[in-house]
Amino acid sequence: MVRVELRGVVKEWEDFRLEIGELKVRDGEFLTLLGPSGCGKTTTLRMIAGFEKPDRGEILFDGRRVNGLPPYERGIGIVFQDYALFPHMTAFKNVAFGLEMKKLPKAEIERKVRWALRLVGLEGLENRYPEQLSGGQQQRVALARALVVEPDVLLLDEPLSNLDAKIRERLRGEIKRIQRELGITTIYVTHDQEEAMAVSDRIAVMNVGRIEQVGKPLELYYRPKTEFVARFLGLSNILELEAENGMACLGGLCFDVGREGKVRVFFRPESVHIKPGDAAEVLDYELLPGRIRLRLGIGDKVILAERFLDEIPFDVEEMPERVGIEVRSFSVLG
Ligand SMILES: Nc1ncnc2c1ncn2[C@@H]1O[C@H](COP(=O)(O)OP(=O)(O)OP(=O)(O)O)[C@@H](O)[C@H]1O
Repeated sequence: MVRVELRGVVKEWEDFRLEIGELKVRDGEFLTLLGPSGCGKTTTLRMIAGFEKPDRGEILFDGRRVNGLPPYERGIGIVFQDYALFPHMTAFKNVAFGLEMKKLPKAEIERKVRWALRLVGLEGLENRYPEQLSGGQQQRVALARALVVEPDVLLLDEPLSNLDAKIRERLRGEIKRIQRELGITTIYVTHDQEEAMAVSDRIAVMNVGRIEQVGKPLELYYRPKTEFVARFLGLSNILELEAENGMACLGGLCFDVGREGKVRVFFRPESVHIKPGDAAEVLDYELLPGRIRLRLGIGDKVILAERFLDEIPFDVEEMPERVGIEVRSFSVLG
């Protein structure tokens, strides 16, 4: 079932045009809008939330057009990058606020707030004020506040960007756990590809006001359709080759591309396996924790290979000048 849908949505400012032909977020799905700064992720999320109106097109929740509905009538919970907590209220009060506005009975508020605080791992800290909490804890309060009203859709706009690396990793794991536990449809905005890969069921990669590709993390990572998606998700080898009889070759390295003429063959450095041989020249290499990244010359091109140290058939100290290579998976860019 499709929970949230964008159809032919256009939003324009003088110097920016956002256009989303189609985006469907399924019930219970964790979908991430991923892209560089200024590509339109936040604007897309704000239109879904109802803070911003599209100039054209439709936004549907459960098949119902919501263009005219204000945020509080859309059944959403939202978490922002800067937490946006009320500084003069305790954690408990911050979480209770929405329920108090709805005038729920006190006992029910108490029960729900305790449930939400437990869910985000903040039991025992309910009487602290925001300034007495760490950034990570404040963001947990914001998450509890978004979830306490039991929204149908959870929206998160760069929720981890203000936190340092360790906390960021821990909290992203918890956001994923909570999302699974509740089965809540979630739309998450980030510019961090690793974060997107770690939490998402599907990712929509955005580039200057458009969605380039939507897919599962590994599908995007190993089979990107465009150079932009390939490069945004990680280190890439992209070779412009001329195919003949369905094969595109470089030195002794051949790819079965199944077409003729100019092609762009893509593969990740970790798809390049190293073996004894002389197909490629070792130009240089770099050691990473437990791994090695090699720059290899083949024909008139340079490619990157990355392997765990125990996967290469020789001692790093005695790296040969030439090695054999095998590319185990590749795709052809459109
Ligand atoms: N209210 C506005 N008025 C005019 N231009 C705007 C407005 N809001 C956003 N923009 C422009 O729209 C573009 C997309 O902004 P948006 O915040 O959606 O991008 P983003 O991908 O979320 O980037 P970031 O990661 O930096 O937040 C930017 O060029 C921005 O300047």
